[in-house]
Amino acid sequence: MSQQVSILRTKLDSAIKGRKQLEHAYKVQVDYLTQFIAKLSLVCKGLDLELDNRLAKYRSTIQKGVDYEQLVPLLEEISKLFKEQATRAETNLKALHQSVDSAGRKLQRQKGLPDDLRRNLRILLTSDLENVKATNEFIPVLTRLVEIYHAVLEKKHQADGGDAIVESTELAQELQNLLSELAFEGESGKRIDSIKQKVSQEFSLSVLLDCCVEIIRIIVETISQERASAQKFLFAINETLSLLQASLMESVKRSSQINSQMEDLNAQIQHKMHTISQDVDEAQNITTLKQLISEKMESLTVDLANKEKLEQQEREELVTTLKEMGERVNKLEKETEQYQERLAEQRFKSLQDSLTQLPNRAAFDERFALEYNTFKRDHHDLCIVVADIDHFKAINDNYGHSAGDKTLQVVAKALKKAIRVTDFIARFGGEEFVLIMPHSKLEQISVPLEKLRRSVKAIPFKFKQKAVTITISFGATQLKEGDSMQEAFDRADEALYQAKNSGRDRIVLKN
Ligand SMILES: Nc1nc2c(ncn2[C@@H]2O[C@H](COP(=O)(O)OP(=O)(O)OP(=O)(O)O)[C@@H](O)[C@H]2O)c(=O)[nH]1
Repeated sequence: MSQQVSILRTKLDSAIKGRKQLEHAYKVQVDYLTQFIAKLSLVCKGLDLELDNRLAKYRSTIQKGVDYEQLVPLLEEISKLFKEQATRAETNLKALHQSVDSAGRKLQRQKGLPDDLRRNLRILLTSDLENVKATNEFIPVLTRLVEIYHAVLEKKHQADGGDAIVESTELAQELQNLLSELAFEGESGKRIDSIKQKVSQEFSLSVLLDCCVEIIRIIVETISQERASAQKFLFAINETLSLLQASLMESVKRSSQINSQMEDLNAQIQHKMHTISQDVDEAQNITTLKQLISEKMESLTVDLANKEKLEQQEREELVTTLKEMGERVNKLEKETEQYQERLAEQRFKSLQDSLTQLPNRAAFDERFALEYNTFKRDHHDLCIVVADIDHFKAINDNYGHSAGDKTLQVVAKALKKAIRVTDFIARFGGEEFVLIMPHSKLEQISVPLEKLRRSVKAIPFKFKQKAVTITISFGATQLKEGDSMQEAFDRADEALYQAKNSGRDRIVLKN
């Protein structure tokens, strides 16, 4: 009898241990998924804002601990979001389609279009554009559209008489500004750099138009490369998610089957335990009691053995599911790494200041070097200006750092809005901005700088319910023969120093 009790205790102990192992295995599985979703949300960051938010939310929900079964609808929702992402990509394609179409239709409405051009344009807009199914297929259509545009321009030029090359330094400068914001790395980067060089030397409309086509081509190629790799990656994620979901479903189904068997067994054990105590109460003598208990013990031992078998089965199935899921997640991780490598290759070089969205110091250095080289070759007029917000430290100190940040953003926006299209502005660092003003003499820039100074001063800042006026000081110089870049910059900086020392909120020009 005591031997049977001891066997029973051992069985019970092992059942408890088994349960603990099972719980641990569940935890491992949930951790696996949590990790997976965390990685997924990081990799997919930037593809779609809503997707980012939802994945972050899921991640935190899962980390707080949810039931295993609840993961199934969560995964379903994530799959749905991925599908929506693909639909959105299609919508973007449609929008691109529409804008090319409307540009073409505008051109069609031009008067005096030669017949052959009009025919070409009609074919382009009706059949060619209709056949475009992917972003990169826009390249030939756009190229031809620009060619037609070019031909119209030539025609107009001939009609106006004269055969001089039409030049536009203004368009060249605008293109330079656009290019400053477009910095690709790798092969595309080299192509963009050579366009930058070209645009800094040649201003003929026909060259500028060719450059426009080439820029469009680079952008579209890069977008479509990225799109293709993102699409491939999304397909892989979708597939893995579906497989994971199927595994989970299967595992949940099996586990609920085992659970119901387990519940029956538990009820059976409970019932037997109950009848043992009844039998004990009702037993007439010790011999019958011994016999009764011994029988019940034997049957209980069988039940516990069955229970252990069931739990063992559940454990084994869980281990298999875990292994399968592990393999799938590993495969996905490898694809993720490859995708990230590809993205890193195509990544934009960081040339934009994240706080103010203006070009940053690196963009300024690149642009200044380009303008400086053109200045040395062509001896055109070139001014450089350093601007600094007055008493900016006091804004941080009195109203907090975030008020300071907001001030920088608002001032940057006002400056960007007030400069001429051909001027270039960047955030040099802290509360300092730099301007490059090509084709301007020093005596000509007072007026536009005055406009900048006044527009900053007129911003109605309000901190802690108090109206605050913010001013800005400028130091400017014109590049001289023999100047190095550093010498010119230092001279503008000295001028700024003088502006600060003579009362701030002013412009000092230094020859
Ligand atoms: N909020 C915020 N503050 C910044 C940032 N970058 C620099 N600063 C702060 O800008 C302040 C600049 O202060 P100072 O160089 O003493 O000059 P100032 O107070 O503007 O005075 P003057 O230039 O002499 O008129 C420092 O306190 C920096 O910490 C930024 O990105 N955000």
